[in-house]
Amino acid sequence: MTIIAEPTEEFPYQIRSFPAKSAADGVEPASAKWTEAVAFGFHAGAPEDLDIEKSLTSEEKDGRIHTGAYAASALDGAWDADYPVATYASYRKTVNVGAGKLLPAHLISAVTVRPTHRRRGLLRTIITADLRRAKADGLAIAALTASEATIYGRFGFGAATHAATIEVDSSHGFALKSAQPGRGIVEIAEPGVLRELEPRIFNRVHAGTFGSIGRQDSYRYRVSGYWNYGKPGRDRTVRAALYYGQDGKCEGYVSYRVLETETPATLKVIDLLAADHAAHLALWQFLGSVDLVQRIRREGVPMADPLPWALADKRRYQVTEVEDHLWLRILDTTAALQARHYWLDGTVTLKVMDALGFAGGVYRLHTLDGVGTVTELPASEPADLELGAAELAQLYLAGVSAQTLLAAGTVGELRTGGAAAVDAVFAAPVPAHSLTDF
Ligand SMILES: CC(=O)SCCNC(=O)CCNC(=O)[C@H](O)C(C)(C)COP(=O)(O)OP(=O)(O)OC[C@H]1O[C@@H](n2cnc3c(N)ncnc32)[C@H](O)[C@@H]1OP(=O)(O)O
Repeated sequence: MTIIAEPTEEFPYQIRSFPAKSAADGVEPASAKWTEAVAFGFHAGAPEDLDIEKSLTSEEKDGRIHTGAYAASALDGAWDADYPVATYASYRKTVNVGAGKLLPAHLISAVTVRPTHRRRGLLRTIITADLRRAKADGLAIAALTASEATIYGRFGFGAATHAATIEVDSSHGFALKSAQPGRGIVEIAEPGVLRELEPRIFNRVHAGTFGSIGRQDSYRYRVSGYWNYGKPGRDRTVRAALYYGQDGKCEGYVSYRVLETETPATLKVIDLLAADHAAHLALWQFLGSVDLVQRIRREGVPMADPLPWALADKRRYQVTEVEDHLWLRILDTTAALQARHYWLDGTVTLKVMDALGFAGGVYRLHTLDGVGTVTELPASEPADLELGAAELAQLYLAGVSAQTLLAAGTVGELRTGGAAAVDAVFAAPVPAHSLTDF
């Protein structure tokens, strides 16, 4: 256990961190209470012991560190002082920064503060200490997915990728433009096979998807319906279909459930992973042939989804929502910029301001043949663009252009044409996309 902060008169909490650990002889009480506090914070039902055990087993595999803030005492009859009033988790995965380059990232999750202890600086204290630790460990970037878009900008996080929710009208089935003979076949499987397949196929997709961030161990249970937070038993409504390539190897899958209670009857995609374009189209061709459903809904769809262009009737495809997805925080500007792949050659100088002191400075980035070289310059050196840490994170994976941020008034040109020069270096052929909720 690590003590992060001791209580003071103004801030009467002890903050401590401990590794997520499943206990052989039942659930360890501190972890059980921590998990209950998280469920409370996200309005989930009170978890059963089996649920807590399963989450801890998965979280231990991810090497998660759990942090809690604890009040010195509790009122008689209220939750006792071993229940944290704030929770926070972090662990490490990689983010795909282009051309298959995987950069280690510090992932943050399970951030809650009890309503009775809110707005007293608990989140600020915990997150700033954690980011400092991540930076000291040599991590160049931190990441999270946010419940609200108003929380994390002040800590230098910016929305780096976006994703869509789509609905496809599947009444009487739908067809793709090309039948794609010889593309491989799709067949139904017992969803439990995804517990092994998900990590294997995800690793391939992760390596090939700009903006993808590593998935936590629990995914393979969630997508197969074998366990989900708050649902420790098997969800028998989950169905699965596998795509087999021409060599007979499984190269993609879709897991889904049919919501017959919705009007019209809707097939909801839980997860769809395809190692290549053929697998993606074949799985959609399969979904288009499922009878007794009139609509297919999928969340977390890439902004440059090829599906509408593949459909025989493009108007069957509707984007019903677009939301920010992956939020990034640059901890080490030189390391993060040098790790990223660049599709264009050029030179640009950024003046970064960072209230937390991690990413600030003047950086000249020179890109050649995909590789970025960064030189940190004295603060007096001229730059093309002046921007904050959050805006640097928004630009990092080309999730938005510098010219758009200039128009939004959130970055400043230090020379005319500076924003266009930044875009000419950062632009990517397809929008970055993350396939992971955490
Ligand atoms: C990665 C994830 O896990 S995302 C999930 C985030 N968690 C949730 O949404 C669960 C419900 N919400 C909560 O538990 C809490 O309200 C939290 C965790 C969002 C904030 O906790 P608090 O301890 O109240 O935050 P803290 O007091 O440290 O506030 C820090 C700053 O953020 C601001 N802030 C905090 N929450 C919000 C919010 N929801 N919207 C806008 N601003 C916010 C505060 O006003 C404060 O601003 P300041 O420093 O400029 O004065």
